[in-house]
Amino acid sequence: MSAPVIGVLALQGDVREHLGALTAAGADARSVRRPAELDAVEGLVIPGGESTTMSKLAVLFGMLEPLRTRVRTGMPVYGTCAGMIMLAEKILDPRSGQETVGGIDMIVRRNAFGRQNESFEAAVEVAGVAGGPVEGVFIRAPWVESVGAGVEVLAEHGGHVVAVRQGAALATSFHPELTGDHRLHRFFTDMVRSAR
Ligand SMILES: NC(=O)CC[C@H](N)C(=O)O
Repeated sequence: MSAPVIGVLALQGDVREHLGALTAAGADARSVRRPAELDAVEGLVIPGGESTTMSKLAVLFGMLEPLRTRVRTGMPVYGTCAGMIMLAEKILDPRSGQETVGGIDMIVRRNAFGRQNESFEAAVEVAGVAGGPVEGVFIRAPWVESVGAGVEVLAEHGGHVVAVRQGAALATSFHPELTGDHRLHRFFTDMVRSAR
């Protein structure tokens, strides 16, 4: 069977690291910046970066509505950090005009871990990912404040939800693309394969 074609939304953020991790996980990875490129992928990663900027660029590039449509109609999608924020139905204290794609019935708090703790690493046990905890790299990371009934909580750190899944949509507060451990990218690649 052919490798799943998985895009990385390449408007802003750490695109190259995700392309590398997806390739290592067995996907045919491509960057996606335009609607026609989105049409050509089976699944999409929304990377970390800065969610306000990403939101503005999504509007500017005419990508917001195509993204909403693909996610609503079941395309597998994985958001890390700023990408998690993009998948939230609601953000606490959004910057004015900050739009999201939505897809996961959750409320997300931006920069939630606070100034004292802007960046840190922690071992995180993720439900469904075998082989022990993953190294979670948190960089001005959001956490999930609350979830709706259809959302599965996959991981917590310090009493806060940091990984969730709803159907074909996956999100983590942290950045597995920065660690060389490709288990989460394999997990997502398997989600894309089983959506075929
Ligand atoms: N590493 C990240 O993606 C940080 C996310 C950023 N704090 C935001 O609000 O968009």
